[in-house]
Amino acid sequence: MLECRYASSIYYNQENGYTVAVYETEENIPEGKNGIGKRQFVAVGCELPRNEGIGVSLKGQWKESEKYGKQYHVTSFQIQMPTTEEGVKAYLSSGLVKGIGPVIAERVVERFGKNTFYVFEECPERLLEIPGITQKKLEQILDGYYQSENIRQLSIFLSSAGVTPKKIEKIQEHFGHKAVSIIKRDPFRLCEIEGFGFKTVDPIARKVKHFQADNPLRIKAAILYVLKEAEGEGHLYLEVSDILTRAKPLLVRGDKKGSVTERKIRDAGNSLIKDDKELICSYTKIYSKKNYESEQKAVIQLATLSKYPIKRYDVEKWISNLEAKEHIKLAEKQRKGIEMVFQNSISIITGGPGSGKTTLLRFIVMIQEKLNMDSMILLAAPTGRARQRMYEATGYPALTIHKSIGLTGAEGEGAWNAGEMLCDDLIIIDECSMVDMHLFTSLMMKIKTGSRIVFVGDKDQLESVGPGNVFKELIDSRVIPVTVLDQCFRQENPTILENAIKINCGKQNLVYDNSFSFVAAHDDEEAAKKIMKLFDVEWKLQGKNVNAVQVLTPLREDTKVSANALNLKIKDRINPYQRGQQEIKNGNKIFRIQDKVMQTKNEDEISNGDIGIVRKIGKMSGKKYMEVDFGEERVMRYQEGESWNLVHAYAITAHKGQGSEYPVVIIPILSCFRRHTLKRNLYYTAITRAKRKVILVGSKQAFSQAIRAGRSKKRNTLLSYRLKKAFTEVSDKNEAA
Ligand SMILES: Nc1ncnc2c1ncn2[C@@H]1O[C@H](COP(=O)(O)OP(=O)(O)OP(=O)(O)O)[C@@H](O)[C@H]1O
Repeated sequence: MLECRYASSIYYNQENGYTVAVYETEENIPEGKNGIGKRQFVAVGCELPRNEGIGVSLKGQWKESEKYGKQYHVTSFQIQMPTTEEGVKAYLSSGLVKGIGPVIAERVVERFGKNTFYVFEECPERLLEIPGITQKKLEQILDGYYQSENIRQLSIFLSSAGVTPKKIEKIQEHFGHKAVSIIKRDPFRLCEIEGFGFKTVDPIARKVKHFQADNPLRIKAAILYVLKEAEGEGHLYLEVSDILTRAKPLLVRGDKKGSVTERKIRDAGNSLIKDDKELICSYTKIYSKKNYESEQKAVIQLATLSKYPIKRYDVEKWISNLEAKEHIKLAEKQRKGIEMVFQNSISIITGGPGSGKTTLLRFIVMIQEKLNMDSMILLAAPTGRARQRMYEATGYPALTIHKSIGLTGAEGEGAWNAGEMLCDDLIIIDECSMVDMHLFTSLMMKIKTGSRIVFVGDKDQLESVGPGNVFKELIDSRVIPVTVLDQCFRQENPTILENAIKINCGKQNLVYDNSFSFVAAHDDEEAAKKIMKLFDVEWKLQGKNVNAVQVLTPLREDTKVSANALNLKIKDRINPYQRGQQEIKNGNKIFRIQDKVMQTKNEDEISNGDIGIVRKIGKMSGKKYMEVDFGEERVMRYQEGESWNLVHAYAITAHKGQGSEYPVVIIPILSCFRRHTLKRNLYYTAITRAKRKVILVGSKQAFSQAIRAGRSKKRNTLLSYRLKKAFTEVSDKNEAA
């Protein structure tokens, strides 16, 4: 340990916390280079403390390089509690304790001297004796003090295990003031925090608690981790045999002590079911409690809603009237689809692109209004873009599902109780293939009996990002009436739709013309260059309308054709820096006026996936801000120094593009994608987003592999099975009555 004090900063990377700073010490240190004196040295590490006047102990090693001379590479550090009055003053005003500045620090130390920390701990109300500290201020100061003390304690406890200060802050945020005692008891509780998987936590636990390999807490953590990982792949449950296969390699440890046998994993699993009640075993399938409840609640609610005797309407006359008014002759299936909706409480309309789903949706809304002028109608979709399209297509206001049921990002996914019950007569949910099990259940729990519900979507598109395969399972259950629209009405650019249909059926004989082309590229580097140039050409052809051209890629990161990598390239090509132009930085991203951006989290006005344009960069009270126009009079302000849920949006993932349409779509396809993404429904989804032109860039061989590969792997869900069972029980009961 090297006792020292921070002197000055040389480099600090906001994104990853990498710090290079000068420290002063009284200890003997090897002589350095670059003008650093006898008492000073350069330290490098992650999130090193840069608060003036406070004492720190750094642990690490000296390393020497030709370029930088001798530097101290820090592996862990601790902040020391000061013992002198000067030290206490410096500590309090260093910025470590939020809510206290130099003036208050001075007054507090003048009054309480060396006993200051005793006052904070034992009789904090005495701080009210200090001029300027009101009751409210006192609460703020104490919050800051306890938080910093907590972080200090956590650092002492965890930094030797290699936990970085950023992670320590996350732990403190999650567990609050009990963090140390919770982790001391069961370090695997760290797995509850996002970004702390079993593989990260296991070595920490081993270091801080010397767990044996077969400690039940460790095995339980591995089982829960395996289930969480499976949820990330879309599964709601795992078979016991799958859990064993996945957990065993995680639990193997180099040492011989306490080997983890299959019996021990089974015992820990049973205890998670019986004692901890964290897992549920249903038909030999192992669910997390949350996933099980989500699936069950949805089934019970669907059965209840569908059994409710809802008024049936004969709408033939209305359909004919509207056909005349709208100058359109509906196909037989379309007519039947509308009739189905008004004969049932719950129904499903599915079909590919251009099959007339939106047309039906419009007819249904108009008929509902004819039936009852005062009808309450809810149109909702899973993303901001899909909602916007629904609104544009029907002229009827539409909401995101989150917004309609009062869920904001802050309330979490399982907040079934947030918001009021929906009291709409007609509820139409579009783009249902994007709805995962948790969102679906949250929505269903908000619907009252007596509402008429219509689920609309394309069952062949990508599955939801979250777990489950709700839309397809609803259709497969055959307990809810379904209309399949299988005729394509769209006249313009038939090649795109014909090819999409072929891809969906696994056919390789695609047609290439002006509206559907393929540009060869050998690797991701070449593909990225070509995509950038194509974007530039197409953007100009579209009158420099940046929203008219969209790159849809399978990957958010990794490879040079990921959304992150392409955004950097395309942004600099079509919106390059010009002298004197304003820019604003957030993390490692630089934004300029006219940049195309995407919100990545639901917030009050703006939904995850909403696309906007940077309109203004300004300065207020010494801080820069940026204004983004998201359309529909929604302008959001982003302040420098705060964390933004915003990325560039020249290139986005195919998942994010679902529910949107663009005149021109550019899609990379390379054999290096093979493992995760060469699947038919991903390319079907991306291609069907294009209205005028599709340009695929990469390898035709990879493309034909994707078409051959079929849909993504089957997801573990019992929704359809449970629905069949629940509906049979309901009808049996009805018959008996
Ligand atoms: N019966 C019909 N006769 C002629 N044209 C029709 C008919 N039904 C729909 N159309 C037209 O076909 C086009 C596609 O219909 P619509 O937008 O309703 O399909 P969609 O399934 O919602 O497509 P997408 O999912 O791609 O948005 C529209 O221009 C619509 O006016």
